[in-house]
Amino acid sequence: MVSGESSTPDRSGTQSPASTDEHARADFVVVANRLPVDKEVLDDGTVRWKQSPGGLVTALEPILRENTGAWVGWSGTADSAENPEIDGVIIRAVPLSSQEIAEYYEGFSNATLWPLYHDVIVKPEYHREWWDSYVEVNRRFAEAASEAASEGAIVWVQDYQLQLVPKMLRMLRPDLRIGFFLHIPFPPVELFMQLPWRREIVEGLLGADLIGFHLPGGAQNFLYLARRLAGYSSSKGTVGVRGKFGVVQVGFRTVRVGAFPISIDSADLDAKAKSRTTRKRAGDIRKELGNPKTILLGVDRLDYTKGIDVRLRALSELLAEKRLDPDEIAMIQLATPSRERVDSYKRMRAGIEQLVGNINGMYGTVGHPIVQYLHRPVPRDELISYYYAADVMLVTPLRDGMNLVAKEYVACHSDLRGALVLSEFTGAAAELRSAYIANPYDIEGVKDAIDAAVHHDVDDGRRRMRAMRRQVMTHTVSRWAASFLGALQATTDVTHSGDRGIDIVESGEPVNAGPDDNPTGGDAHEGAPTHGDTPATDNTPAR
Ligand SMILES: O=P(O)(O)OC[C@H]1O[C@H](O[C@H]2O[C@H](CO)[C@@H](O)[C@H](O)[C@H]2O)[C@H](O)[C@@H](O)[C@@H]1O
Ligand SMILES: Cc1cn([C@@H]2O[C@H](COP(=O)(O)OP(=O)(O)O)[C@@H](O)[C@H]2O)c(=O)[nH]c1=O
Repeated sequence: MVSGESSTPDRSGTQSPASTDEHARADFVVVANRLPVDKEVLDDGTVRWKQSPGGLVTALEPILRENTGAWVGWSGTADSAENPEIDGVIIRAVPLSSQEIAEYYEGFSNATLWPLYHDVIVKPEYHREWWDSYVEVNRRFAEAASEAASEGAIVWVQDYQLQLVPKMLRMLRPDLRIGFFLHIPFPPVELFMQLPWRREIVEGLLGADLIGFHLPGGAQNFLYLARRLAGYSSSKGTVGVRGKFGVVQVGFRTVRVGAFPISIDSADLDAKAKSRTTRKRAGDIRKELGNPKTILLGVDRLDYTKGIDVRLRALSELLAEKRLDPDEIAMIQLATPSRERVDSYKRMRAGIEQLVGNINGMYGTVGHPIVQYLHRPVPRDELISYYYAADVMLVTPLRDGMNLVAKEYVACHSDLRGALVLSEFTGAAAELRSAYIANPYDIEGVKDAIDAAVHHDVDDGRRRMRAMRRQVMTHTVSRWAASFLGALQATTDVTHSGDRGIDIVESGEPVNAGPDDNPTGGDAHEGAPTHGDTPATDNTPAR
């Protein structure tokens, strides 16, 4: 391990209003739109910072602490420049003004790139002032990363909000080893070509040494675009999962391009779902719902990509056709508020709430609505109880980079009970082949999948859950981080002859898939047909 240059951090807890040394430098720097901490103001006015519960933070936290790590990101509120010290991690906040939030975050990131990269489910908007703001904010993130990184450090840039950072950072600091990971789908070539600033985005990403996507198809689309838009020579062979990388030759630099499907902290969820508290709460949830025979569950950010309307329409038709009995089922839809000032999100919310109202009006009774709809974030422990209580999990996105919810549901079912209905247009569908897979654009297909999941044979259900658990329990988020960072450390380039290297900590041991596991037959990425991002070939751009 290489030691950093910062002062010894306080590892006693996760809260501290103290700021870290603004000159501290780190050997491992994560750059993401969001900081890994949430600010909490207590009743007495005291400020506390808590680690956010997300999988990325969980995966990277041991590596950050082991190597003197820093995290560069935005606090989520306007004009906030506080740099709290969190459990040994240097925090570097990038303040955003209200105008930048409107133009860089809500505008270019979430009303241009997000719909463009998600199959143009809603029409992307192209505004030059949004682009200008995106360039300016990316520059500030690159400068903050440059200031946080020690000589030869490893810097890992995350996601679509920061695609220009790798090139900007390389120009500031050629000594760094830079990785980039895209958490959302990389679009088919024809759609990407709509973007007025398409070449700048491709060039921006090519500042990295390693570019990671969830699926091989996304990597291959990118390799094609690097050739076609930027004129670099790039490999044409098939990209594999966690290996068999593509390459782009950028002058003297070789940029690697690969697929690294993200996962979850499977062991933690598995353990929590087995706890007495979870099981008791799950029992209470069933009672509160009037002890229905089947609980169906949806868990999503309220986003038009998630296909919440798809599952509600399917449910409504199944009830109308009497394929589902309203006296036997209850559905819970948890919908966290998300990007609420973006117009397309406002419209979608109204549509979904109307569908919920229609179903309850038609098929519910007083005191027993069919759909219980919560429009607020649900704490992690409560969420795990919902997962454990649910007999059928509904995951029906029109397009989704991965969908961690699907994996979390599987991790919570060591009892091998439960069934997963899964859209084929999620990254998760490439791994969880034993789910009830459906095309969300085919309403009859979705209805059949829900019907089959609700009425599944117990032995077949156990076989499916066991296979999915074998995949989820062995492919953890720490393994994801370790495979990406291992590949990044292995990149060879003359500019990196003197760099530091970091210790990659893969936390947690794989746990058993279920009470009656056998050692073969898990669902897997390798060898399975990939869905989601569609591969492009040189002459045949994807779709
Ligand atoms: O930061 P927000 O605007 O509130 O949005 C939340 C995050 O949403 C996106 O998640 C994606 O990443 C997941 C993990 O790789 C993946 O499973 C999912 O399919 C994606 O949609 C987004 O990519 C993040 O940057 C946002 O922070
Ligand atoms: C609704 C809800 C969700 N969570 C947690 O959020 C993430 C969602 O990840 P996913 O990949 O499925 O999708 P996006 O990143 O949102 O696009 C997952 O870890 C959920 O457990 C939560 O904690 N609380 C909630 O209410």
